[in-house]
Amino acid sequence: MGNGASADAASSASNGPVTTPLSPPQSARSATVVKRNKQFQEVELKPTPSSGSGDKPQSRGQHSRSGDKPQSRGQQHQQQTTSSRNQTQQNPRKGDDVGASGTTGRQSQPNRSSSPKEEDIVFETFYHRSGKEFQCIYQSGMRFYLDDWGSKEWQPFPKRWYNEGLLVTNSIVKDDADPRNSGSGASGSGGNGQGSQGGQRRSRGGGQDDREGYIMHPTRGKLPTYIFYKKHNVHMYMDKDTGSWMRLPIGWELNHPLVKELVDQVEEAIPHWNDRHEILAMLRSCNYDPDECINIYMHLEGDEWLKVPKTAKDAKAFIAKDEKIAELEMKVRNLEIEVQKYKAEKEEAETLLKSQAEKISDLETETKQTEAQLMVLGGRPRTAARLRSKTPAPVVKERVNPQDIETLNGHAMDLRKVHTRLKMDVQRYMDSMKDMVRQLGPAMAKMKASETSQMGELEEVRALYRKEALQRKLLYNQLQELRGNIRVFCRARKDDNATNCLKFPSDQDIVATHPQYGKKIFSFDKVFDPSATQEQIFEDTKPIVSSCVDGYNVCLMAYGQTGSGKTFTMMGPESNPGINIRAVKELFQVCQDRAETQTFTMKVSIVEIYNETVVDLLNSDAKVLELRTAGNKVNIPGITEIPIKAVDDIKKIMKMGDKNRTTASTKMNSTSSRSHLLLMLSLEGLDKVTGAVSNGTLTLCDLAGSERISKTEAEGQRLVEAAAINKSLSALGQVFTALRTSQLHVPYRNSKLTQILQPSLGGDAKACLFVNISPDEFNFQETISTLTFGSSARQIALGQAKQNIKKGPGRGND
Ligand SMILES: Nc1ncnc2c1ncn2[C@@H]1O[C@H](COP(=O)(O)OP(=O)(O)OP(=O)(O)O)[C@@H](O)[C@H]1O
Repeated sequence: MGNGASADAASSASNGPVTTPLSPPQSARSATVVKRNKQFQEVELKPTPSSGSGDKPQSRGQHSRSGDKPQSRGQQHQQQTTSSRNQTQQNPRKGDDVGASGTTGRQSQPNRSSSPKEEDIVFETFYHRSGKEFQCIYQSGMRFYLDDWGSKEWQPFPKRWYNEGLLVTNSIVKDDADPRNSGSGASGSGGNGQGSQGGQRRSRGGGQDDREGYIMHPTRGKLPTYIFYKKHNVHMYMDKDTGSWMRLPIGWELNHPLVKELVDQVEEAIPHWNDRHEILAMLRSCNYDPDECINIYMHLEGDEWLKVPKTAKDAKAFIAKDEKIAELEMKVRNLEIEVQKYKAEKEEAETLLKSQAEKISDLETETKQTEAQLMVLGGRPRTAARLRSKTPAPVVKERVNPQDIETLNGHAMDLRKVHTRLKMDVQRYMDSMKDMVRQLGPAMAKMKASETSQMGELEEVRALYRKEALQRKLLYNQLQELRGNIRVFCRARKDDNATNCLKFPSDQDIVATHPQYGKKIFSFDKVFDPSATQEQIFEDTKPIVSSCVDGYNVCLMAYGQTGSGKTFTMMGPESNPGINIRAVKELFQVCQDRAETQTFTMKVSIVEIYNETVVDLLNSDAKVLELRTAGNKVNIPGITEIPIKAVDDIKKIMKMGDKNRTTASTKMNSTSSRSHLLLMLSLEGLDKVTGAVSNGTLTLCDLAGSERISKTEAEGQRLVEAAAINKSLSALGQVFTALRTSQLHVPYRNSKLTQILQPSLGGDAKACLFVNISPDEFNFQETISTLTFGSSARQIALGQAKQNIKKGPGRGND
C-alpha cells in the first residue's frame, strides 16, 4: 500500500510493457496503469502525416524487445500479446476522425479485411499518458469516451487527447443489415425475433479480443456484450478420498449455513422467486453478492428470455405466440391500408356525385330557361289567334321569322334529348354510388370492429415499448456507470507560515520530502495544491454528487489530521462555502432541471459520532441514537429528518446542527475536531410518467482528526477520545482493505462510523475520499500516514454502482 503505485512503476521498468488485451479495464487497475504510465514516458509517440505512410508509431513491442536479456515465460507471453497489438498499431484506420491534430499515427487498428462503415461501432481503449485507460466508442465520425466515474453520459473525446496518448481499436461491431458483414462467429437474430444467438466479431485464432460480441434480444435489439474478467469466489470442499479440493455441487452448497443465509436473503426480497437452485446459480455468478443478485433479477423481471422457454415444447409455444403476434400486426397493417383505400374511393365518389349533382341542377336551370323561351316563341301565334276571335284584330306587323321558330324548336328538342340523356347518366351514377355505399357499409363496420380490437393490441405494444425504453435507460445507465470505484482526492491546505515539504509534479502526483525521512511519492485521482479554490474542488466532485438524483448512494469524506483543512473543504466559511453547501445547491439545480418529468423530496439529518456514540444534532437535547442494520441498509430509529425545499433551508439547518454540537460538546467536554460529523441527505424522486421511485442518499462526512495517540500524548478523557477515533478510523481502513481484497465478510460493524457508512461504502455506492494534508515539514509523518491511508483506499474497486429505483405502479410500467 502507501506509495505502492510508485513502487510498481519502478519495478515495472525492467519488466517491459504489460498489455492485457483480454482483460477489461478494471482488472488489476492501479498496478497496470502505472506500468503503462512508465511505457509512455519511455516511448515517444510522434504525430505522423495523415496519409498514414511514412513514420509509424513506435510500438511497445519493438521497444520492449530492444533489451538483450533472456526472456522469462511471462515475458514471452507479454511479447506475444504485445506483438499482436503492434500489428494492430501499424494499420491506421482509413478516414478515421483524428481530430484537429491529425495524429493518425497515435491510433491503431487491427489488421482487418474490411474498414469500418459509418454505422459500425468501433470499440477502443485509450491509454492516456497519465496512466489512465478509457473505454471509447467510435461511430458515425464521432468518438466518445467513458469517463471512469461519476458522469452520466458518454463524453465527447477531447481533441487534445490525440496528443496525449494512444488509441487502440479493440473491435468493430458491423452493422447487421448487410449479412456479408457477419463475421464467422456472428449470427443474426432468428426470423421470429427469438434469435438469441450472440455474435463474436472475430475468430478466436486471430489473436484479437474474443470477449466482445453482441446478442440479439427479442425486444431490446442488438446489445453489445463483453466477457469481463473478474475475480470470483469459488466454493470448494475437501474431498477426503482424493485429498483434493472439489467444487461444491449446487445441491450440497444449498446446505451450507452461509450460503443458506444468502439464498434466504434473496428469497425474502423476491418471494415469488422460489427456485433455490436458480437463486444459488445466480448468486454464484454474482460472486455471492445477494444485492447484485436481487438487482439483476429486479432489472430483468418480466424479461422475454427469462420468462421462458425451459423446454422445447415451451419454446415452440413461445415461437408460435410470437408468430401469432406478427401475423396480427400484419393484419392490422393490411386492414389499415384497406381502410385508407376505401376512404380515398369514398371521397372520390362523393366528389363525383357532387359535380354530377351540380351539372344536373345546371342542366335543369338551362332546360327551364329553354322551355320558357319556347313558350314565349311558340305560344305567340296561338295567343294572337285567340285575341283575334274576341277583339278586332289590330294591325300587327309579323316580326318573327317562322324559320327561326323552327330552328329554335329543333334546338329545344336537342336540348331535351341531352337533358334526358344526362338525367339517365346521373341516375346511373346515383345507382352505382348507392351500390358502392352499400358495399362499403359492411366493410367499414368490419374495419371499425377490427380497428377497435387492434387498438387494444396496439396499446399493449405501446406499453411494452414504454417499459422497454425505461429498461433500456436503466441498462444504459448501468453501462455508463463507471466502475463506481472510490475516488481519492488529495488536498494540501494553504499555510503561509509553513516550511513547505510538498511538491506537485502533476495534478495526480504529490511528492513529500523531509531531510531526515527522505522522499515519498503518492498518486491520487486528483491532487489539489494549496492554491486550489473551493470552486475547483467542487467541480471535480459535481458529477458524483448529482448522481444521487438518479438514485445512487453517494458519500464524500474528508480525512486528515487536525488542522489540515477538512472542515474548510467540507463546510468552508460562509463567504466561501465548501462542498456541503455547493452539493446541496447542485442537487436543487438538477432537481429543477428535471421538474417537468420528476418530483423530488429532500430530507436532511445531521449526526455526530463521538466516543462511539451517535448523537442527533437536529435534536436540541442531543439525543443518542441507535443503529440497526438490515442487509445493506442502516436504520436509525428516532432520527430527526427535516425536509428542505431551498438552499437557505440547509443553511439554517446546519446552523442549528452547529449550535446543538456546541451544546453537546460542552455537555461532553469534547472538541469538534474529536468527533465525526455526518450530514445525511436523502432524496426521493418520483417519475411523473412511469411512477418509478428513486431513492438516493448523499452523506457528507467531516471525519475526526486522524493524528495518532503517541503524538498527542493524551491522557484521561482525551485518551478515550483518541482511542475511539483510532478505533473508527482503523475500522474504516479495515473496511477498505476487506473491499480491496474482495473478502466475503466486510467488517462494517467494527465501529459506529463504518456501520453508518455501510450503504455508502458497500458494493453499490459511489464514494469520494478527500485526504487533507498540511504542507508543513513539522507534520511530515502525519502527512505520510494520511497519504498512505488515501493510497490504500484508492485501490478499492467497489464494483458497479447501482441505482435504488423501485418500479412505479403508474403508466408505462405495466
Ligand atoms: N485551503 C485552505 N485555504 C485557506 N485556509 C485554510 C485552508 N484549509 C484550511 N484552512 C484554514 O486552516 C484552519 C484549519 O482548518 P480546518 O478547521 O478546516 O481543519 P480541520 O482539518 O477541519 O481541523 P479539525 O480536525 O480540528 O476540525 C482554519 O482556520 C481554516 O480556515
